[in-house]
Amino acid sequence: MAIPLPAAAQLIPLGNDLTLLQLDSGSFCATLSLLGGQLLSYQPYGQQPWLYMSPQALLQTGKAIRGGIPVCWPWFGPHPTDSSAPAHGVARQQPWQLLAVEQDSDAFHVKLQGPHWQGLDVELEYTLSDHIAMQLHTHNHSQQPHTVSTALHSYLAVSDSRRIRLAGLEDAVFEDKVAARYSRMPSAALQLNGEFDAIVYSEADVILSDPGWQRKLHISRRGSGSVVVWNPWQDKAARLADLPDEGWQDFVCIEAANAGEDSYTLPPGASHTLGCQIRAV
Ligand SMILES: O=P(O)(O)OC[C@H]1O[C@H](O)[C@H](O)[C@@H](O)[C@@H]1O
Repeated sequence: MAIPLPAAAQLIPLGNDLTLLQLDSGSFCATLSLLGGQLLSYQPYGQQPWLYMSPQALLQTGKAIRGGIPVCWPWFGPHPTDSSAPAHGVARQQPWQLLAVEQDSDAFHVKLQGPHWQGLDVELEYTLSDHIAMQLHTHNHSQQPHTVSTALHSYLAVSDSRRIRLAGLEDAVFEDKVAARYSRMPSAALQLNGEFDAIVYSEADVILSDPGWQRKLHISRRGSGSVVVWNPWQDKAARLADLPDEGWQDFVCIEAANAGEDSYTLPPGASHTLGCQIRAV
């Protein structure tokens, strides 16, 4: 059933299960995809985009969209026991249902319901205004406990990934997925100089400083004891068919997560909310 839309919101059907929701408040514009329930773009007028979208991204049911904020749910990374299951879960490749779109002054509130998975339900609430706020609610309707891992896999657009700094995670323990060992983050702000893929165990806020665009984005989380930081760098980017060879220079992923040892077990009837806010400071 069609839901009422504010005048500044528009649904754009692209066929084959693909529908985009375009929002334009007059001070920012944003696009959501019902495939994946995923924010594809967000850009305050007069600013560089906040989110990176690969020009080679595939928009196809059953595939993940390389860019924006894919939702990894109900597992992050490879499935713990089933190697034939898709990486990062089922939510980012399946259609979501739009439940509500509301506008009050300069803010849009969007609610979506994701695919059901073995007794687990997922809903995502966005508030888009001068910042991005997301709440991912997972509920266990089944009679068994379920272990869940998730991430809001933000591809944050940057002027040059070699020049940015990430502050806030100093000295935190992290799982280094490139070296396959545990390690500690540097004592100073992190500057990337090669492939980086880490589950960092911390609840601290992260500040991404981009000197090229003279921008600082502040990422805060709720219900999240881990943050994933990822950049594939040159060699891995060349192996990703849906990313241009030089695309790694244009983003860093800073993902509000419940990943690795920060996965959680939901008893029957229980719920969990993972929240993330991204704002310019
Ligand atoms: O290529 P994808 O399945 O979208 O995953 C992209 C990346 O996501 C996360 O950041 C993981 O930590 C990485 O190991 C993975 O390479």
